[in-house]
Amino acid sequence: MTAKISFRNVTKTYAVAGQAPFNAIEDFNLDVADGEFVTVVGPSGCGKSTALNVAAGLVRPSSGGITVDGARVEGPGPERGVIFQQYALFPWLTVRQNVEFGLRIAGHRRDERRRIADHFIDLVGLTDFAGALPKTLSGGMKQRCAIARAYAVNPKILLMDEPFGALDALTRVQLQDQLLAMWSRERRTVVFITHDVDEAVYLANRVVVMAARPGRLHRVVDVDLPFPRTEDIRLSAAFAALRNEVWRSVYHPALN
Ligand SMILES: Nc1ncnc2c1ncn2[C@@H]1O[C@H](COP(=O)(O)OP(=O)(O)OP(=O)(O)O)[C@@H](O)[C@H]1O
Repeated sequence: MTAKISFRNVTKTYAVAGQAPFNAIEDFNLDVADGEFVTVVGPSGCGKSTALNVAAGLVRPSSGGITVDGARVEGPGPERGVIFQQYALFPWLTVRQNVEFGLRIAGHRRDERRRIADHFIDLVGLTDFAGALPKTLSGGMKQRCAIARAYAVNPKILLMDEPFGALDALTRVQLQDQLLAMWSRERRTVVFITHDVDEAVYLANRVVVMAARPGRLHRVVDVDLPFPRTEDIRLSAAFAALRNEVWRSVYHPALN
């Protein structure tokens, strides 16, 4: 496997005044292949966001390191798009202007910006809302806009931290399908954090299960379900078996 992203012995130590230093993640090793969809689950505080933020270049590891295409990550970069739970749209810009924003920074011409933005706005199903301001959109629509914006600047890697965590169950399922449809069309490498074991299994090629105190990689579960993922797969016995396996690893790590 040629690794797109490699975590090598990554440890992040936090020293909070008045408390002993502790490792938010400890000796974390993981290779993510080009075009792979990896989900990360684990109990609250096990270091999922810390690991993702190290990959994003937003947090510097205390020891160890991370490479993208073999080059050491020293900070944020345009080849890594980050999507958080809070949509982080510019409230004074329309959907289209939000999606065009990164393209403007990257120096794309006006007509090109428009063409690329409209392509991704269409892919996420927001064409009728291209001229709308974020405050007039539902949570699911805002997150679709954030996904279109992240995709538009053509990052090779998408780092997603609980992107659907604030959404209702039905919207969440719809966005999972939309994200997978985009992933199969515009293949990127995705690392996706979630608290939802079903979501983790449904989306992924592999599920990374982390454990807490100290935050560390507990095990990796291969998801050998076919793509495209469908409702039939979601309701299948094979899906249930994988979900149960991941669930046990998260909630009973000593046994699994
Ligand atoms: N800047 C910081 N300073 C001190 N401690 C921090 C800092 N950032 C995170 N931590 C601690 O590091 C640990 C891991 O946090 P992190 O947010 O990575 O976990 P998580 O698995 O993403 O949690 P959750 O699922 O609740 O979002 C937690 O104990 C957290 O309190």
